[in-house]
Amino acid sequence: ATWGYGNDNGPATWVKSFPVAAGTRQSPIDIVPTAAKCDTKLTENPLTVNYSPEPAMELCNPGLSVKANIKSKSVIKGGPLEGEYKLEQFHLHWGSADKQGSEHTLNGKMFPAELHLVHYNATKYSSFGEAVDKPDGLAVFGIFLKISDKPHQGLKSLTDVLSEVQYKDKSINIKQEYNPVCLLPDNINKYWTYLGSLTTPPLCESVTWIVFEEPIEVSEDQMKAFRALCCGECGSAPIVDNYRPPLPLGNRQLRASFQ
Ligand SMILES: NS(=O)(=O)c1ccco1
Ligand SMILES: [Zn+2]
Repeated sequence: ATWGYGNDNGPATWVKSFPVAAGTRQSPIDIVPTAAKCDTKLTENPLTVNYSPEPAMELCNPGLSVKANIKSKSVIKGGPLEGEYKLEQFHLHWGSADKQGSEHTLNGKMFPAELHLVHYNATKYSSFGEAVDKPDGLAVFGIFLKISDKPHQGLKSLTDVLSEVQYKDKSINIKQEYNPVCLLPDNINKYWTYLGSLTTPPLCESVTWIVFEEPIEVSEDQMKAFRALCCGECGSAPIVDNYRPPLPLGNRQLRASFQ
């Protein structure tokens, strides 16, 4: 039985096949800004993003989300990171309604969706596959999505073609050069960071999470486009509520790059 987000294979069942689900550095978490420690070391060493245009970005439907695979040299460094981390892929988690969908929550509040840009430590490891289960292997940007009356232009190149990857294992190439930097919020200097995990199986405790305070704004129509994606072939259930609820912070320190 493969894992998913239903009653019989959802987050509460994952521990059976992936015991690390009960670990001490699991993700997501509820972000409580007043409990975060402002760390000047984060501001003294600003987070730096050097993303490049992707000539023909591959967009696919793996069945439980929508994912873009990156081939170009797009790297980040600084902030909480030691060394250079290379962008591997990005994907999203979203709800069946605007009241839910994000994985991280902010003072208990869920956003309609959350975008994850997944990077691996290219200074220490030679591939994502090698880095995925190392404690300093991955760095993931978490970006909240909120609803506005205007569509997000950067996401529009993707939401306009989601119908072409409606079914599982479909993939297309986004022709025109796409630079993922268009997906980042304006202010990337305000974020929270903590040591966590992948939020889907295998749930490896290998992620330095960087969750930005500033959401990006998407339209209701763009949310509807995500909700029209299917888990399988024609007639299968829509991909919705593909989020893991928050896990305890435990003894971890949540740090903030800002006051
Ligand atoms: N959702 S996430 O970014 O933690 C992830 C990446 C790969 C598997 O799970
Ligand atoms: Zn994710």
